[in-house]
Amino acid sequence: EKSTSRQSRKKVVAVVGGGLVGALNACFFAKRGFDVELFESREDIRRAKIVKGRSINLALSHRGRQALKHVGLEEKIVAKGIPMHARMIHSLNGKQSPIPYGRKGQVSLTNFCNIFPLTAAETYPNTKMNFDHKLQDWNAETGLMTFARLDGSKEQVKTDLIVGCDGAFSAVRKQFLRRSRFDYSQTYIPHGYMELTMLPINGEFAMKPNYLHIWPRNTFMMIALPNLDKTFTCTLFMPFEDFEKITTGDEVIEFFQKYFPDTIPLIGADTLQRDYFRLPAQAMVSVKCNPYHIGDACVLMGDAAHAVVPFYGQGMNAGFEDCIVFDEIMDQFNEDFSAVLPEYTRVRVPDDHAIADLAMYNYIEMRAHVNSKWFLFRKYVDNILYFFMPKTIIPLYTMVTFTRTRYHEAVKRWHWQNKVKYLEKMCTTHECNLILMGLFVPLNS
Ligand SMILES: Cc1cc2nc3c(=O)[nH]c(=O)nc-3n(C[C@H](O)[C@H](O)[C@H](O)COP(=O)(O)OP(=O)(O)OC[C@H]3O[C@@H](n4cnc5c(N)ncnc54)[C@H](O)[C@@H]3O)c2cc1C
Ligand SMILES: Cc1cnn(-c2ccc(OCc3ccccc3)c(C(=O)O)c2)c1-c1ccc(Cl)c(F)c1
Repeated sequence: EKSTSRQSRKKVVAVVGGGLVGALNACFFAKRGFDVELFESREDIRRAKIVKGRSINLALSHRGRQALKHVGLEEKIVAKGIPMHARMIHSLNGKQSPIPYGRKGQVSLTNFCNIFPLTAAETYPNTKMNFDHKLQDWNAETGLMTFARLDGSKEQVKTDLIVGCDGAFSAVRKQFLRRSRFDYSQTYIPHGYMELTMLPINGEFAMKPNYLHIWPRNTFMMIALPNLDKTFTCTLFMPFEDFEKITTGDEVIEFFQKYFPDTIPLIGADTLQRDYFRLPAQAMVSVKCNPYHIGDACVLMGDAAHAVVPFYGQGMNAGFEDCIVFDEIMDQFNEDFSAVLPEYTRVRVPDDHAIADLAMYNYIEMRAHVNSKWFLFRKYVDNILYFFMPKTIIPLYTMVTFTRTRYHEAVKRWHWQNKVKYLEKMCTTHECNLILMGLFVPLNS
């Protein structure tokens, strides 16, 4: 007879937050045969009239691709993305210098252009998408969630597991903050970011498309990623106090003339002045917390668990990797949430804290030291050492971006390599530098 006991009926998983990580998680749980209820506060952005938020512009790399591959999305998404095989470093004098990410065609970042995971989640018969459902509160003892609707009504839902994927300002995480022994820290950095669009010129990309374009100017940095519609999305990173100093169109042009002169003809002075004042600069916050779970009832993933500053291009990749790590632990512990959740915290917290630290380290290093010359020098040295000692000196950026080396292991190895590479710092003699550059083999070696 039909058993209604909790053990045998299909378990219901609530995924709160229909962003990138929530949508991908819905696929992971649905693929396992759970009934998935996805709750998203916004309306369905795929049906929204305005295009805003429809196409995003993020660098997808190995970790994220492996997660997408697990639910059969990798090929579709990579086909719709644009591969970036190298950085293109823009110097103040307008010179562009490419530095490959690895051997030709071997590794690349992909510009992730579409919100596929939502559509993919919908294709599973055992998923239900609930848009216009904003989580207001939930009870950690009973698991009962209260959602607010735009028409002011409320809806209460109870499921077997709550997966909090509701981003950096997570409502799910609010309940964690009220509990004992929950560690939480958030740090806003003094920089803000602003997105500017670089339109095609005569129907063609304004710059070479298969590159991550970077203008490193110490405190000021800009990047540009290509889009399928032949535009580039430029992201300007600058301290809020510098954004605030620029209040007129002329001051915008004056600023770009001084720091990013080659972009004025590419973006266009009018577009630049209009786009600059369209939206205010946005803040960037770094959030770390521990544990990621409560009992067998709730687990946090993605930015809800670990928002990172975007100076490593890893936020989404780390969130996507959360999904695979959780899934692997579900296999190890036979989907027993009371064992899976604590193990997920034990395994994943060190890694997500490590990438949060690495991203913050990159930010501090880039704003302090990195102009075009320094960027080029550092990456040449990395690539040459890697070429001559591929098993010994793997650039940190390569480990983080192009492998699934656990983030905290990458940091440990990087510290070890720095001991080996301390020559780079101590080196003063010409000969010593040549050894480093692999151009000179000491006679007594
Ligand atoms: C400038 C910038 C550049 C970046 N570049 C990169 C990059 O190149 N590569 C990369 O990997 N990452 C990058 N990131 C990071 C990446 O954008 C995030 O890590 C990623 O979007 C996090 O996804 P998420 O699904 O966890 O959270 P979000 O994308 O924030 O999604 C959260 C979802 O939950 C919904 N929600 C929120 N509150 C509630 C509620 N109470 N109830 C119901 N739903 C709710 C929201 O509407 C949203 O849809 C960048 C970030 C920034 C800011
Ligand atoms: C979106 C995305 C994807 N990856 N990266 C990234 C980040 C840092 C990098 O090196 C740091 C470094 C260079 C030189 C010396 C020390 C450190 C490299 C690299 O090695 O190419 C690539 C970004 C990104 C995001 C924001 C800014 Cl501001 C930016 F410039 C790039």
